[in-house]
Formats: sequence, C-alpha cells, structure tokens
Amino acid sequence: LPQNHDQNKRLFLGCNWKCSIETTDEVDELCDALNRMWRSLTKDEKRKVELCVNPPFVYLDRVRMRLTGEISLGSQNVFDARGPNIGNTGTTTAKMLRSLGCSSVLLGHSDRRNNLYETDELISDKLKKALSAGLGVTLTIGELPYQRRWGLALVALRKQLSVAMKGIEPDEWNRIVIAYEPVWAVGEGATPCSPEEAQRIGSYLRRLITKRVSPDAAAACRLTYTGSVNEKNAAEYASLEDVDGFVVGRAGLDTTSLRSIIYTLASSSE
Ligand SMILES: O=C[C@H](O)COP(=O)(O)O
Repeated sequence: LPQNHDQNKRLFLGCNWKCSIETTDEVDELCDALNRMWRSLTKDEKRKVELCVNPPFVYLDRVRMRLTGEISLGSQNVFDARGPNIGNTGTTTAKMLRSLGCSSVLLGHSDRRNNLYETDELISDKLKKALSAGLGVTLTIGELPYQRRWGLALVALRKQLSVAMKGIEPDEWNRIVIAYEPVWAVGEGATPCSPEEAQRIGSYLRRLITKRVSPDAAAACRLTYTGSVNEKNAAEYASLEDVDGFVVGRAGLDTTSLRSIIYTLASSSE
C-alpha cells in the first residue's frame, strides 16, 4: 500500500497543481523543493499532517519516483466514463493509478463540475470506482456565487454530498476527505470564505453525515476547507472544530507557504 494510505487521523493538506505546471523541468524542481521542505519538518509535524500532492495524470509516475514516499500522491481525476472499462480509449482507470503509487484521487473539483460539466452522478460513479480499487477520495463540493446570493448554499451542498454518499460503504469513510470549496472563494482576487462560515458549513456537513450515514462515518472522514488558503490566513481556519485541513491551489506551488501552513496545522492539534 502507498505509505500514507488510510492515515485518516492526520490533518490533511492537499495540493491541487491543476494545470499550473506544464514542463517536466518545473515538475522536478517542485518535487526537489518539496523534498527539502519535508526534510525540514519536525517529527511531530510529519506525524500530525498528511501532505498530498495532486499533479496532472501525465506527471504522476515521474512525481512518485522523485518525491519522498512520506508525501502522498493523488491524481486530479479518474476514468471519465460511466460503466465498465470496455472500449474507453484515452481514459485512466483507478487500477492504473493504484499501480503508480497513488493513494487517492481528487473528484468533484469546481473546475470539473462547472467548466467540464461533470454531474453528481458521474462523480459518484468515479468515486465508487476509486474506492473499490482501494484508493481514497478527496471529494470537493461547493456552491456557486448565485447559489450563495440566493441563500441556496446548503441545498447545493446537500445535493452534491447526498448523491456522492450513496456510493460510499460504511467502512470506506476513513478514506474520504471532503473539501468544502465555495466557488466564489477560489483563485486570484477572490475573497476567502470567513472562518465563521467555514465552521458553520463544516459542522453542517458533519451533522448531515451523522444523520444520513452514522456518527462513525462522520468521525472517520476528514473535512477540509479550500479556497484562497495561504500562510497568512491558515491559522484562522486551522483552529476550527470542523476543519481537519485544507486543499490549496496556489499556495501548494510555493514550498515556503506550504511549510508555514504545515506548521500552523500541526500547532493547532494537540
Ligand atoms: O483546488 C484548489 C482550490 O481550487 C483552491 O485554489 P486556490 O487555493 O488557488 O484558491
């Protein structure tokens, strides 16, 4: 098994590289910087925080070869087709990802939901495939700006999570990281969600899982916040009861920011 598989008691820090890095030289450079940063951490920080990087498919093998095995590897997607793996030229199966040393996949990101029109049903289908292949899933859910304006944030989140949770077996919840990503809070120039709101949503999601599935499932999964998290604001979220980590975009490409966010997360947990 990949080294960090199932270490769900650790706080989670996912790094979604998106398509930010487009050359192998830059990939190697970032991997080397990540290795140096990881070596500089204390034992306690390493024990408390799981760092997971999510490069594009084409770099996964290269990153796994170059990066310390103590940093988890996740893909940004899996198998873009519904149904069995027959005649799906150009897709990537969960088994392929497992064999490369991935421990998880990122699913449901707003880029894929909103720009590539992925439905809740397709995401749920992919989630089942990933889990049954033994992978973990970082499931991103989030409301669009208009849904927030109209007071429909919880309705949107409930729908996205409800469809996804149908595909999760009771004993698989410890392989789930839920990333709450208010879409209006992502990317350059966006205002991050306030810590109060992130906690309100986190606690709502935890209660929803408790009610619909079980208290064990709600305790086993990790709830993270994502959207403009950086070294300056991480502390405001890290102390929240229902925030067990972050998924970062831009900050994940800068190892000085990552170092600081890991310090903040580790200091927030006893
Ligand atoms: O997957 C990451 C999110 O889209 C957040 O990106 P960001 O941290 O650059 O706002």
